Amino acid sequence: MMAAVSDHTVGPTADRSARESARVEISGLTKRFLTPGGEVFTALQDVSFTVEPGQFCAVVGPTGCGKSTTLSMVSGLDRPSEGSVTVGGREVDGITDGVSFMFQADALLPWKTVLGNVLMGPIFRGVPKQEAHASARDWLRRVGLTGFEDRYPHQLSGGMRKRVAMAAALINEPKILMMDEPFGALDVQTKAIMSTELLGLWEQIRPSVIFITHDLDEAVALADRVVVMTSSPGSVKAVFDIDLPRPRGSVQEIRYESHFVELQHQIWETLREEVERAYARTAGGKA
Ligand SMILES: Nc1ncnc2c1ncn2[C@@H]1O[C@H](COP(=O)(O)OP(=O)(O)OP(=O)(O)O)[C@@H](O)[C@H]1O
Repeated sequence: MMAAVSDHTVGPTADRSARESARVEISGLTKRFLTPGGEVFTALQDVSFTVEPGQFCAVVGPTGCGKSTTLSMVSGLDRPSEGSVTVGGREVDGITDGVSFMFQADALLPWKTVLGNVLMGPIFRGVPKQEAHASARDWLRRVGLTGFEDRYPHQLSGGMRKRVAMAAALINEPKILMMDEPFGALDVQTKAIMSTELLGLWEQIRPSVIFITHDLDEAVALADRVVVMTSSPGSVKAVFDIDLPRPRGSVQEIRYESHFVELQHQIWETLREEVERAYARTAGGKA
């Protein structure tokens, strides 16, 4: 009789290692820049926090506290001055694999159609053309854009462009999704709709998410964990676990729940001082 061979490429072990590869650990991260005047400016000072596999982590903090700089280090676009970022236990030393992005500005190519924009990821990854087309059409359906495949970005509303960007980011089934104020430019109602849609799609593929926002309501409604940063130089002031049950449903509705209001209030109490300090600094007052 043949001995049973355990296959480590499939099954629970493979699932676990795939999950572990989505853990982001930021440890003692410090980033210094040289200013145009030749002085050293410390943007981040000893930042440490972990995003567990499949966790939705929001990062809030006053303007200029280094939120986007932190994302650059996690994505491998820039290197820390001190400390480290590891993804799946491996130190980030170049562009991180399996990461998708969404920014406030649309990253859509204006000369490509909606379908063409969503197709770019799979084509770039070498997915056969027919399969890539089927997948792109499926993702456009999931974001409610069936029938708009042949439009160009300038022929869409802001919310529709965000849907295309969301499909383009998620079609790659990233293990990590980095979002820098992705809905910041939208009106309040469209933002709430897009946030609810994002939650639904995230629940389907469960990447680890780092979501930067200035909007505390958005952070609490979406996240499992909210990291509050201090004003410049940015460091971690507090981390809040958001124990609101999932699935959360409508982002608009959840805001009226008493526990939501309580969490939002607690986080604002922590953030307020930092926002005031950053404002005083940029307004020329005392920090
Ligand atoms: N390449 C760079 N050279 C010099 N300084 C930089 C550079 N990149 C960022 N900074 C500075 O680092 C600080 C943090 O910038 P960052 O964009 O990370 O902040 P942020 O928290 O994302 O801000 P906001 O909320 O306004 O988008 C700022 O003071 C910024 O001017």
